[in-house]
Amino acid sequence: MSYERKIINDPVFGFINIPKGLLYDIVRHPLLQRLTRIKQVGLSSVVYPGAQHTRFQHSLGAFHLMSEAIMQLASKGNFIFDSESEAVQAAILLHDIGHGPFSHVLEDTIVKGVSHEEISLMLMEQMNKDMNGQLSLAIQIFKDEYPKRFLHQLVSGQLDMDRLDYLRRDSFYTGVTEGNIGSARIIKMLDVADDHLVVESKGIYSIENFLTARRLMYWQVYLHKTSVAYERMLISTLLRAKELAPKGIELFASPALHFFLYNDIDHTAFYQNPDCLKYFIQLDDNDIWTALKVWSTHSDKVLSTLSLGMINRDVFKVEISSEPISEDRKKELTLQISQQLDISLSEASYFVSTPSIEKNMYDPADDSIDIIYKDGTIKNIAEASDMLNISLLSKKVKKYYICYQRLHR
Ligand SMILES: Nc1nc2c(ncn2[C@H]2C[C@H](O)[C@@H](COP(=O)(O)OP(=O)(O)OP(=O)(O)O)O2)c(=O)[nH]1
Repeated sequence: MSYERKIINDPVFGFINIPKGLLYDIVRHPLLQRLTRIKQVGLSSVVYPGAQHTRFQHSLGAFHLMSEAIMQLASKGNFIFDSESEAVQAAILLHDIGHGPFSHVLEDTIVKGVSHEEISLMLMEQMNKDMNGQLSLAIQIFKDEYPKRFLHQLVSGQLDMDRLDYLRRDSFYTGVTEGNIGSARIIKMLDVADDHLVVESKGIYSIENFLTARRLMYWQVYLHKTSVAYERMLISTLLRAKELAPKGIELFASPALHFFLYNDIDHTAFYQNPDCLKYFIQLDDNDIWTALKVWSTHSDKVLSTLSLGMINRDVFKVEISSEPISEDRKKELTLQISQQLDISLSEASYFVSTPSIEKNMYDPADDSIDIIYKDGTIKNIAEASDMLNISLLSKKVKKYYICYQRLHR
């Protein structure tokens, strides 16, 4: 690997070194630069105005942690070839290139049923062709097809460099300090046994802290009720635009957004029609915000009211319940909104949304976090931890939301 490097100053980790050559070529690549125009936590800035950081910053941070992790593992006698080290660093730099603007929102509206992981992989394969196969090993690791499985776990697992970076970074930019984690200590405690990642037993408390911090960040930041309501408004807006488009109603849109509004793209179409990927990589947060600004004066009342609400942060009101929201409550609200806005019941339904969100913070059945003791015994964190009630963290928590247009008395 080259010793010449670029140094980038990052507010979370300080100076990040990027070796010139393949890794720096990836950082400069238009597909990575596109991530400078996509916010990491979508619409969370509606609650935490500082959360303006991008997927690009996150990718660099995760890359930095990956470099530290590789150094630590090598210093403990785990043999890692330079080619493997470069490939796993390339894989983490590229892991998020498939994100669209407001990723989860888009997955529910204009690019239905295609996950960002699938798109990341499609794009990596496309880049690999352009780069004469230099990414083949990175792709093998990303797909979990490489025998040293710990390399894949560092990119995508319960304790991957993705999570270690985003928890620290999102906590820094939101100001939610309880979400911070000791990433440096966790990395120092990492080791490998039978090609799998393990954590030295001294690191148990840092892992407990990591799991509780993640739980806190999910409920207090990512799934904060106001940010869920704002997301639902955006979903309703895009769905309304998609309903108007095939009726021939003119909608302002960038060429990329226009393609997704005027064509119904499902999973099969995404894989079969090369235009989908071509237009997808032209999309970023700006396409959506610009459309919303213009739509806020559209003659369609539903589209303009929702768009104006998005632009002016006039967020849906929201209530949370541990029980499903009754159909009667939904009908009653829809009726009131239809009367107040003087629109039909079907139009008013865009102003009422009842999502439910289910999340568990640790799934031992998935890819466990394994603790290794001095005598070589390995235990899953769920068994190893004496303090933390992991069974509670593994339990799925489900919350029901009702989000609706505020009614003026
Ligand atoms: N505002 C908002 N942000 C979210 C939501 N879900 C995830 N995020 C943010 C929090 C993190 O910065 C990042 C983590 O999710 P990603 O989709 O990037 O990755 P992934 O699904 O691999 O994360 P995971 O492995 O489940 O922890 O995205 C959401 O529903 N709303």
